Amino acid sequence: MSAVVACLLALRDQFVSHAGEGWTCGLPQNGRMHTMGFPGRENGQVTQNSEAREDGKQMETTLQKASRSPAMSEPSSVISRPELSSTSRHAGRNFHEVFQLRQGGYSDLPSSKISDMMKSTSLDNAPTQSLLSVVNGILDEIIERKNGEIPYHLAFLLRKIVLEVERRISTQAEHIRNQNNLMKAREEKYKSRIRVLEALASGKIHVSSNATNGKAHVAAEPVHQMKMEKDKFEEKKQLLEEDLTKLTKDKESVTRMTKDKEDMARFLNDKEDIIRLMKEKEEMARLMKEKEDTVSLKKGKDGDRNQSADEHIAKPIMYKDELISLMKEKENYKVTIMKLKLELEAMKSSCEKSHSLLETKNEDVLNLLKDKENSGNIISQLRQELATARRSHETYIQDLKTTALQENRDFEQRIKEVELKLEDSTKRGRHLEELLESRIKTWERKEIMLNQFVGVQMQNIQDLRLSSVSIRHEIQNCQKRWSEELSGLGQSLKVLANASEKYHATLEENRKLFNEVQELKGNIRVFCRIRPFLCNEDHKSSTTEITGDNGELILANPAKIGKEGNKLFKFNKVLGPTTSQDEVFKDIQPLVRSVLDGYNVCIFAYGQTGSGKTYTMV
Ligand SMILES: Nc1ncnc2c1ncn2[C@@H]1O[C@H](COP(=O)(O)OP(=O)(O)OP(=O)(O)O)[C@@H](O)[C@H]1O
Repeated sequence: MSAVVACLLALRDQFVSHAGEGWTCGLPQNGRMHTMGFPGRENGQVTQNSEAREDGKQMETTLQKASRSPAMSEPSSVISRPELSSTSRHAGRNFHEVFQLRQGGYSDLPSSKISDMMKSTSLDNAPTQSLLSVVNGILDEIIERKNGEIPYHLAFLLRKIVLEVERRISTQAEHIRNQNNLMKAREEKYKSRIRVLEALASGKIHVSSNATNGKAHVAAEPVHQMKMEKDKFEEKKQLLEEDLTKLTKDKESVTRMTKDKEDMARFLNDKEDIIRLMKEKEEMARLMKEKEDTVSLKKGKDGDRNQSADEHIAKPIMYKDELISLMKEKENYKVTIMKLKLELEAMKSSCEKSHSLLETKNEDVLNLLKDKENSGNIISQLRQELATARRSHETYIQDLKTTALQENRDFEQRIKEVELKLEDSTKRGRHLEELLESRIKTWERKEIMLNQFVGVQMQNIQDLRLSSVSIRHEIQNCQKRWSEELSGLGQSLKVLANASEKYHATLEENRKLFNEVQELKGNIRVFCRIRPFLCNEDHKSSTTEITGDNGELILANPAKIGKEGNKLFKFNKVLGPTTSQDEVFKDIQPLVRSVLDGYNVCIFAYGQTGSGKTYTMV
């Protein structure tokens, strides 16, 4: 197709350059005039050349636009699309007439018809078939003629039509491509919807997924909300369970501490027992000391007493040993008591701390237990809500499943329809591509022919240039002659003007005289017309009329005698039964002329019914 455009551009350039060189066309080839001229050449006006140049320029801009456009789809018409649509109906009715070739060849067409065909509205609204038939017709003519002669305006028309057809083909191809893309996008959309619906039906929908348009998204929203609520509830439940485990742990620690407390109390009891024992021991030690003192006093007083007394002495020694050991034990006990006291104090302080901690823990435990009760209530409520929500969710899912199935079926059906349409459109596309290829081939053939035609035309142009020079000389001679003749004509025109003035004066005078004659004939004239007997009338039953000259009429009545039998009447004129309508009009004609001269005239008929008034007037 681009090759055709390039060829047409070259053709245009050649034509325009020739037009710029003062190529007046319409000049004879081989010494004879043919229709190579611009459309207005027939009128003999040289200004048509500028029109042709403008047309050429317009064509140039249109061609440049068409060739620059990548899709070649810009409208070649100067008229905008809305204007076209408004005029398209009217134009649609006329384009058949415009592009119809009634008789003869395209080269024989008048320039007005060609300009009609070249109008952008006609081209835009003409069916492609008609345009192609015109192109074929022109090319056939070129082939038939063999010498390649073709009028220049036909070449222009051919170029315009070729451009229009090319534009249409490119726009159609673009349209088909767009339709294909649209179909694919729709298919993708439907597929994604089906996927969403399937996911919905199986309950595996991910709200964050990208298939979020249309009904699927709307259906996924309540499910998502319910899921969120469920998650929240589970989180709460988990927190409560954690609190519960914490509480149990605290409880265990509290029980452990109470055990420790009990142990501590037991230990304190033991300690008190030990203290009590220590006191008893001290008492015992004191008693032993007193006893020793009393024994030492008795020793001094009774020196010589008997050996039995030695035995008594040996006994306190034994006690002394025991006492020493007891003292040692006592000291040990003292140390341990001190240690125990310290431990006891530490234990007391820790016990107090643990006691206060225990109290706070107890309070916490109580609070936690209350919370637990509350949360238990909340959990039961939430469980109920969850159960109801689950039920509603199940019903909703059921509904969704049914709708999804329905939608699935619908979508499958639609997909089938779309697939069918797609197949159809691809078939159409293939068909159009084939058509396009075949057309490209034909256009290539036509391009070759056009090239040949251009060669021939170039030759013609050379001839035309030569002949144009001779014609120019002829025109100059003619102009000289015409100026001489015009000066002669001016003089004769002056004479004629004088004569016409005289003629008008005479005419006026004549008119006046004529009307005077009419007045002289009589301002009031009475004519009598006697109509002939009609077929159904009895000739004998009527009176006899005798017309005299000078407008006299005598009526004879045989039934009466004397003067009564013959009565004389006088009129301006009497028209007998044989008088024709033309004769009657000859008498009226001068009055008609007076009316045209501006005089008032009245003509009326009088007589009895059926006497012939209407007949005469009409
Ligand atoms: N000069 C004539 N030659 C032949 N036929 C005539 C002539 N005059 C009248 N007639 C015929 O006589 C008949 C009556 O004529 P017409 O209708 O003109 O009469 P009229 O006076 O206009 O009647 P009315 O007063 O009823 O309108 C028509 O059929 C017409 O053709």
